[in-house]
Order: sequence, then C-alpha cells, then structure tokens
Amino acid sequence: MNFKIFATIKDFSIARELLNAGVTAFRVNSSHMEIGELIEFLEEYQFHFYNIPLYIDLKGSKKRLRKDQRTVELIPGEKIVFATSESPEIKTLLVEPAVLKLLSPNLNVSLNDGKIKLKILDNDGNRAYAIVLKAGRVHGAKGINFEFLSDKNFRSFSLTEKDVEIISKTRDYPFVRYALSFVSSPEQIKNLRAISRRYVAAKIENYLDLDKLKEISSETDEMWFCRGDLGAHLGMRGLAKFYGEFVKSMRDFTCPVFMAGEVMEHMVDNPRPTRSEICHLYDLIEHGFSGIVLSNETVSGNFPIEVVKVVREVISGD
Ligand SMILES: Nc1ncnc2c1ncn2[C@@H]1O[C@H](COP(=O)(O)OP(=O)(O)OP(=O)(O)O)[C@@H](O)[C@H]1O
Ligand SMILES: CC(=O)C(=O)O
Repeated sequence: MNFKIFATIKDFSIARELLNAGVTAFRVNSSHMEIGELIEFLEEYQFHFYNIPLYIDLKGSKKRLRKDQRTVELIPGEKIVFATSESPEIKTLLVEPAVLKLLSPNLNVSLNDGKIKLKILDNDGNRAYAIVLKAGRVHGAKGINFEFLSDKNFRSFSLTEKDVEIISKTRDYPFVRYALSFVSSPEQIKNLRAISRRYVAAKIENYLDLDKLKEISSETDEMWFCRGDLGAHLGMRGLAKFYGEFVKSMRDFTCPVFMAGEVMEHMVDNPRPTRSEICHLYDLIEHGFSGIVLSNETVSGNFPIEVVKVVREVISGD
C-alpha cells in the first residue's frame, strides 16, 4: 500500500519516532516561524533528514491574525475590535490593513478553523467592531475565515512578500517542496513554480468549481483538500456537499490528491480514534486519495506517534 502520511512538526523532538512509525514526509508551517527560525530549522533538517521531503507551507492568500497578537480570551456576547494597532480601552484583534477592509457589517468571521466565531457590526475604516458568538482563546497568527465570502476576494492575493523571501532563501535545499494556501487559479501555481523551480502542492481551502479544480490539478504536482479552512468557510453542510462533489470528480484530477485538516482530530486529546475517523480513512483509500496530511495531531497533539501507528494499521494489509 503506497498511501502516504505527511506530518506537521515545529521542531525535531519526535521527528525520528514519527518516521519510524510510518511518516513519509514532513510539513512545516512558515506562518508560525520567523524566516531566521525557518532557516535554522532547515540547516538542522538537512543534517538528519536530507532524503525526506519537507513541505514548507506558504501563507499565500490565507488571512491570519498578526503574529504579534497577544493571547486573549474571548467571551460570548462581548464586543471587541479588529484593528491595525492595539486599543487600550477594548480587546483588539490585530490584522493587516487588507484584512480590515474585508470586514464589512454582518459578515460572520471565524478564527482557528471555525472554533471561535464573531459577527462584524460596523467598520469605520480604522476599526471593525464585532460581537463574539462562540468563545475561545486566541493566539497570534491564527487563521481567519469569512463564512460564505466569495472566492473573488481571494484572487487578488497570491504570494506575500514573506513567502517570496522564504522561497528565495529555501529553494536550494534539495528536500524542500512548497504547499501554497488558498490556491484559486492555475496561474498562482505556475507563478510559484516559476520562481521556486520546485515540487508544489496546491491547498484547496475555498469553494472552487470543478473546471477550476481540473485546471489546477493539471498545473500542480499535488492537490490537498484542506477541511479545516473549508469547514470554516463553507459551514458544515457546505463542506460536506463540496466534499461529495470533489470525490465524485477524483478521476478527472490529473495529480495525486491528499486529505488534510482534522483527519484524526479526536486523537489530539485521546489515545484512540473514533470509529468514524477510521472508516473515513478507509473510504479515502477507496476514493483514490494518495495520502493524508496530519497537522494538529502531530504538531501539538498528545498522541502523535499513536496517530501514525493507527493510520498505518488501517491502511496496511490490502
Ligand atoms: N512552527 C510552529 N511553531 C509554533 N506553533 C506551531 C507551529 N506550527 C504549528 N503550530 C501550532 O499548531 C497549530 C496547527 O498547525 P497548522 O500548521 O495546521 O496551523 P494552522 O494555523 O491551522 O494553519 P493551516 O490552516 O495553514 O493548516 C497552529 O495553529 C499553531 O498553534
Ligand atoms: C491543513 C489545512 O491547511 C486545513 O485543513 O485548512
């Protein structure tokens, strides 16, 4: 069975054990690292793991809170602001000016793949006022999603300045591959390939029609169906419907396809998966997925090695 298991890591503490358990490639998320830290990481990586592919996840069009956002607890019913600088009198969520512009009244916004929800009340150009609908703790660089906001809002964004600098400083490491967030057109992949000259994965994180997906699949080396962001954008029913359409079209895609995001989410806190997670894993193989991308499960979960062992157990023997 050639089903691949990619694992997200942030350091090397369990990397060797993950490989021994069955991981076939690593992923590192550049949004949570300064460029210097990433380079130090790669220098050490090449020493121990030079023959194992490493995907560097690039922010691309993904929207995030700023990395210097302090940790805050959001309480249901509380009024807060999104702004480009901290306000002393009200809890502030720090965003870039381009994100602030998107926050129009009545828009539902979620943080951390939908775990926290807010509604925008007003935007005066400097501050967007919002009410907390679903509470939680917010950390710097957490992803921001806009429920049902049309795909056209993402087209204008592609590689950020930081992405471009990362590519120029990392593309000569032979094990490096890139995974680009929120891909919405084949041109974005062509552009990434032109400047990196490396193997690239297109992360599908917003609704795209079948023709667009086919075009992207013929341009990229791999496609990842990213359920964390898709669920936050499309809502639960929307995600399920899109997944249904996506798997029906699998044979039209010309590149390998991977499932990413909350694949074994239960095992972040529990030593065993749910029965539905393992049945779904089996279905992924039947549908023709080439593998899975683990994120929270291995980067911050309590049972990273057990997750990989369970996946191996389910996928082996056929
Ligand atoms: N290099 C890192 N340093 C510190 N924390 C990290 C690092 N990588 C991941 N994390 C933590 O683990 C969580 C899950 O990782 P993951 O890469 O899936 O992040 P994400 O922010 O949800 O982005 P994406 O939607 O692109 O997957 C992150 O939200 C972050 O809290
Ligand atoms: C993995 C990822 O980026 C997601 O599920 O959104």
